[in-house]
Amino acid sequence: MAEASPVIVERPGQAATRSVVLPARPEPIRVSADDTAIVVIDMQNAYASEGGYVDLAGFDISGARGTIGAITKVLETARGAGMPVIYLQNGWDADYVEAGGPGSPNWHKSNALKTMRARPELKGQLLARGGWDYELVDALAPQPGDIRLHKTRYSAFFNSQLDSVLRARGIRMIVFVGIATNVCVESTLRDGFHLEYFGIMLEDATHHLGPPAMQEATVYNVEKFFGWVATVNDFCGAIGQMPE
Ligand SMILES: C/C(=C/NC(N)=O)C(=O)O
Repeated sequence: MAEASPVIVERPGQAATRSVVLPARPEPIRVSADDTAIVVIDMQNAYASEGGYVDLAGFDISGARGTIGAITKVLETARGAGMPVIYLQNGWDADYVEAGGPGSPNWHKSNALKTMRARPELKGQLLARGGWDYELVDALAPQPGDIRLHKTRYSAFFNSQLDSVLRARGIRMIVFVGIATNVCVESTLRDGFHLEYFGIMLEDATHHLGPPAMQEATVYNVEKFFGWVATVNDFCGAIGQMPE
């Protein structure tokens, strides 16, 4: 089969000066360091550490360690190319006002809120701003110049500053890493698509919640309907060649 030609984003009145072609599926895509950001979804103790919320809620987090290592590589490469790094942190105020009460579907569906209702000794500990569970994992501590944003629902675009932070910097393309592939990563990438952002998911720098089929389903959805899928090695190989 003939090799697919790369997707090139139209930039009215602007040339993509510093750019490289990223091998991706379903086809390669040209990535410019001038209008691409890395969005790190919810790499908090809640999602990636033993004793954090998803571990306590009974999900398998054994893959999270590998995800942390993969993201470390991605961020080093991205910072070296001058791409903005934006961290999202999921959760609510210490009184859980932002979580919504029984009138909110979030109150009924959030496994963090459900776990705390089932185990009252955990009340106030899960995903509460100011607590250990909410904090980013130590290995991914933000560097000077990185941006941290708070979010209260699965999609990082909902009721957050993400869209304005990206638009203010002229960002058109987003590279997604983080946890969970099938919940907050996919929700955000889908919302980004509807807001006209080009979304690329680095499949081996994400980790799913639930059975392995969940990871496969999101990879399929992204590749087929909402964006592009690449690997950490391909990202680091291509972006590492970014012209100065
Ligand atoms: C289930 C869940 C997923 N969060 C995420 N970061 O993907 C949650 O926050 O309860």
